[in-house]
This record gives sequence, structure tokens and C-alpha cells, in this order.
Amino acid sequence: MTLPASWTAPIAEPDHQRMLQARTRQGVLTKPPGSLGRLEELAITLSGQLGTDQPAIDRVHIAVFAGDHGVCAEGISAFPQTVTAQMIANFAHGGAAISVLARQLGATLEVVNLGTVAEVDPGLAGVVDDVIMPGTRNLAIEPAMAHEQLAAALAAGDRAAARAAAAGAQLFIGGDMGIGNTTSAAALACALLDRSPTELAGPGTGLSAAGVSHKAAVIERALVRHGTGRDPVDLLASLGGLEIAALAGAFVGAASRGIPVLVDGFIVSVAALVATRQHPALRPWLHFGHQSAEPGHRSVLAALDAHPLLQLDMRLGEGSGAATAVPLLRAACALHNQMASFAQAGIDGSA
Ligand SMILES: O=C(O)c1ccc[n+]([C@@H]2O[C@H](COP(=O)([O-])O)[C@@H](O)[C@H]2O)c1
Ligand SMILES: Cc1cc2nc[nH]c2cc1C
Repeated sequence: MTLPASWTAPIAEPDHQRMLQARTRQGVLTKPPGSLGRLEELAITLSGQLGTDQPAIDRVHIAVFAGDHGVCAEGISAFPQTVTAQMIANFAHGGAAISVLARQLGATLEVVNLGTVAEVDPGLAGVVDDVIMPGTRNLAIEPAMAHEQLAAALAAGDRAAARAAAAGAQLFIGGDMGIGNTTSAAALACALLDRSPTELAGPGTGLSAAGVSHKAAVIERALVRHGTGRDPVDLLASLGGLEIAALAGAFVGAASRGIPVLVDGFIVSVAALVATRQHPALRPWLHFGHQSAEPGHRSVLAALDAHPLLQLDMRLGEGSGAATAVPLLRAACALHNQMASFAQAGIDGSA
């Protein structure tokens, strides 16, 4: 299988020297040691990732990857597939949740269209045309995509990371939009974690309990059809989505360019799991924004040893949970950079 060179690009470790310096600084700021909790670790990690003693998250690049899913033919979503293309237009017109959050953060927002069943107006502002195919094939009965299509999706993700780097981004957020993609993500998670679909399938956009049982049965059929003990890239072609593959490519692309990543919900975390299985060096570049209400997310987070910043019962996708957590990263940086030390403030240290 020929995959893009970007998929095997070397990923350096964050700068450990900077992290040591940042940890020392946290110890002299005017607070009992450790009292800012995980905000301290966030600032220390961001110092190492950004290679600076004054970490800042002023420039955030959000790329929402959109694609349709052939497995929708099995009746596994509460919404019709046409919504994917319609939401691409909504992102472009500024009316989606992530559009609002991106504006509020002053972040750059792009939508990468990887292929939908319904037509997308070619002139939409902020939409990158990276169409590979009009949605994946039905993973319940055949591989979701061919290896060439997988390679194209990985490369499309890397191009988004390259655009983020060119814009000087200090943080990369990948979002997903694709009706049916919780089925694909749950199937991938089951195959990678050796779990049963009844454990990891959930309501997605709003299935009833009977709908979730049916979805689990569809995933079970897919796992029997494709097998589970295969390498992550093969599984991605068989069970993945165009947007999930692009997210995996984007995360490797961001880390290899020295840009930290803030991971979103269930689907995006599954992409991060696939990518870290292939590239363990990616893991130190990942922050986790929130824990989704989608039940399978918990197992995926545990497999990544991830402790998300927020738990707000969100289950939207689009990168919205990650975007909501950005102010915490900004607060961590501001505290680290601007607080006075004990010596500066003339405050007695601990006895
Ligand atoms: O990010 C999540 O955790 C999440 C959880 C449930 C649903 N979604 C979004 O809902 C869509 C997929 O849901 P479904 O039911 O069509 O598989 C897709 O566009 C996702 O972005 C996202
Ligand atoms: C309206 C709508 C918006 C979304 N955003 C991400 N997934 C979505 C699914 C639906 C149905």
C-alpha cells in the first residue's frame, strides 16, 4: 500500500528542557505549589510543545473535515445523509456552533469537503474542495474505501496541518461532520480495542434504544466481514470514514510541524487513537478538550490515557468541545506568564 510521505514524517518530542524550566517557574509563582492543578501541567506541556518560556494560544486553526458514509444505507442515524452537505454550507455561512465558537476565539476556521452524497455549492467561502469520492461505501458489506482513497484522505489532512503551520497556528483543532460517522468510529474502536459493539455503540445524533441495538448489530456484521486483528491503517480503510482518515493525517501533520493538537469528541478521538497506534510519538502532542456524552468515548479516552478538560454532556462534533476548552489553555498560559513570583511580590515562601 502506498501512503503519503507525510504519514510517516518524523515527530520530535516536545522540548524537555523548556518543560523543566516551566516547572521550576510554576514552583516560584505566588501560590501554594500545585494549587493551580491541571492548569500548571497545561502551561508546562505547552511550553515544551511550543518551545518557549512564554507559551500562548493566540492563533488557533480549526479544520472541520466533512464526508458522507455509505453505511447510512443500513439505517444507523437519526438524520438523513443530505445533512452533511447542508451543514458544510451552514459552516460557510457562519451559522453552525463551531462558526460561533471560532469567531468568539478569533480562530481561523476552514471546512475540508472530502465528499458528500448531496452537492456542495462550489463557491462557498472557507470550504476547501478536497473531494475524494461522494462518501464512503457501506462498511457493513465492503471496505469503506480503497487504499488510494485512504491515502488521499491522509494527504488532505496533512495539507490542512500545513495551512495551519503557514498561518502560524499555536494550536490545531480538528472537527468532524458526517452523518453516520459514529457507526464508523464505533466499529474502528471495537476493532482496535477488542471490544463488543454493544459496549461502544451509542445514540449518535439521537437514536432510540432500539436504534442503538440495530446499530450494534450492523457494526457486528462489519467486524465479522472485515476481521479485527489487523493493522490500524488497514482497519481505517475497511471501517473508517474519509473525515476520520483525514483527521488522523492532520494530527500527524500538526505534530510533525510542532503544533499541539486539542482533540474533540468521540469521532475525533478515534482518529487520534488510530494515528497514535501507528505513531506513538504523536501522543505527547495531544490535549483532550472534553468527554462526549457518546458512551464509547470513555473507552477510547482510557485507551489513550487521556483526561479531558471538560465534561459538559456535549455530543455535537464539529470540534465544538475542543473549541469550548480553548479558554482554559489560554488561562493556563496567562497565569504562567503573568503571575508574580514570591521574590517579586515580597511574599514569604513555605517554611
Ligand atoms: O463528537 C462527538 O462525540 C459526537 C457524538 C455524536 C454525534 N456527533 C456528530 O453527529 C454526526 C454523527 O452522528 P450519527 O448519529 O449520524 O452517527 C456527526 O456529524 C458527528 O459530528 C458527534
Ligand atoms: C444538524 C446537525 C449538525 C451537526 N454537526 C455535527 N453533526 C451534526 C449533525 C446534525 C444533524
